[in-house]
Amino acid sequence: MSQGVVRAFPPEVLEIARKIRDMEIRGAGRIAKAAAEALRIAALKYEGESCEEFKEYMLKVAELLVSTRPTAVSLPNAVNYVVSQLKKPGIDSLEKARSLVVSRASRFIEYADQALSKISEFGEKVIRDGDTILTHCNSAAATGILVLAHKKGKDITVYATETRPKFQGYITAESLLREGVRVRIIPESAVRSIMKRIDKVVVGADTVAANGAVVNKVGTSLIALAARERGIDFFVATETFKFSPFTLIGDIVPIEFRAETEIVDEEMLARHPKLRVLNPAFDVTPPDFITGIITEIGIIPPQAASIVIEEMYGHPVMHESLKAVEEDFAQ
Ligand SMILES: O=P(O)(O)OC[C@H]1O[C@H](OP(=O)(O)O)[C@H](O)[C@@H]1O
Repeated sequence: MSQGVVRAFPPEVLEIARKIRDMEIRGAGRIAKAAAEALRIAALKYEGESCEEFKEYMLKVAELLVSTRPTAVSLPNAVNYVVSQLKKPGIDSLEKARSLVVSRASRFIEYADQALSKISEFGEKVIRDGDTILTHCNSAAATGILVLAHKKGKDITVYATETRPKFQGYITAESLLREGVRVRIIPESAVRSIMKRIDKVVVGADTVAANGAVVNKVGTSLIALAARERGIDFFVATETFKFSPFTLIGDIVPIEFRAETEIVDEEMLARHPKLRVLNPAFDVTPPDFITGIITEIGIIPPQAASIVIEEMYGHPVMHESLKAVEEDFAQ
C-alpha cells in the first residue's frame, strides 16, 4: 500500500457524484450505470504509475460514489461489480488493474441496457389490449414495458402519479406521450379513488430485499395497499442488480430522508423554528402485496428473491457490519 496518499479525483468523476447526490442523475438503474461510467473515467484518467496506489485510489472513488445516495442497492452492486476483482491475486500491474476496471465497467453498462430490453419483453406480456395501468414516480424499467406494449399495438391508458415532492411523474408522462401513449396525471392522494379504473399497477424498484419486499419511491406501499383492496395485480419491474445481497444476512435497507426544503420553503421554516418536516424518499412494500417481479431473467414471485440473490451473488460472505459486531465480541 502507498502511504495513504490519494490522488485528486478527475473533475468528471466529482461531477457525476454531485449529480447523483442532487438527483440530476436519478433512477436506480441510471445511478448504477453512471457510477460504472465514473469508475471507468477514473481508471482511464489515473496519472500515477503504481498498481497499489491505483487500487487504493479506485477504492476511494468507489466509496465516494456509494456515499452519494443510500437506498438504491444498484449503486453498491454496480460499484462492487466493477472494483471487487481488484483484490484478487494476479492483478499485479497497473495496466492489468486499469483494463480490469475499464472492461468490467463497460460490461456492467452493456448488461444494464440489455436487461432493460429483456424486462420490457417479459413485462409486455402481462399487459392486455385495453388495459389501464397505474405507475408511480419514474422508472425506466416500468416505462419500457408500457412503451413496448403500446408499440405492439395494445391500446393502453397510463395513469401516472405526480410523485411529490420532486414530480418525477412528469418525466414519466412526457416520455410516454413522446411515444404516443395515452396518459393521465393524478396526484398521489387520488390513487385510492381512481383504483376502480385500474387493471394493473406497474412500478419500478430501488432495492429488492431477500424476503421479496420492494423498496421504491415513497407512496408505492400505499398504492400496493389500494390495489390489494380491489384485488388488482401489482407488478414490480427491476433488473436483478437491484436485489440486495446484504439483506440475505439481515441488513436493513436504509431509507433516504431528503431535505426539509423539498417539502416546505425556507421562509415557512424560518417563521416556525419548531416545525420539523419528514421527507422520506422511499417506502417498503411487503412481498404479499406483489403479484410478480419482472426481471431480465423472467417474472419471479417475490418469495423467490433470496434464490435470485444466491444465484447472482453466491452465498453471502460476512458483511462488514457483522464483522464489526464480531470484533466487538472478541474484545
Ligand atoms: O431504475 P429505474 O427503473 O429507472 O427506477 C427505479 C426507481 O428509482 C427511482 O428513485 P429516484 O427517483 O432516483 O429517487 C424511483 O423510485 C424508481 O421507481
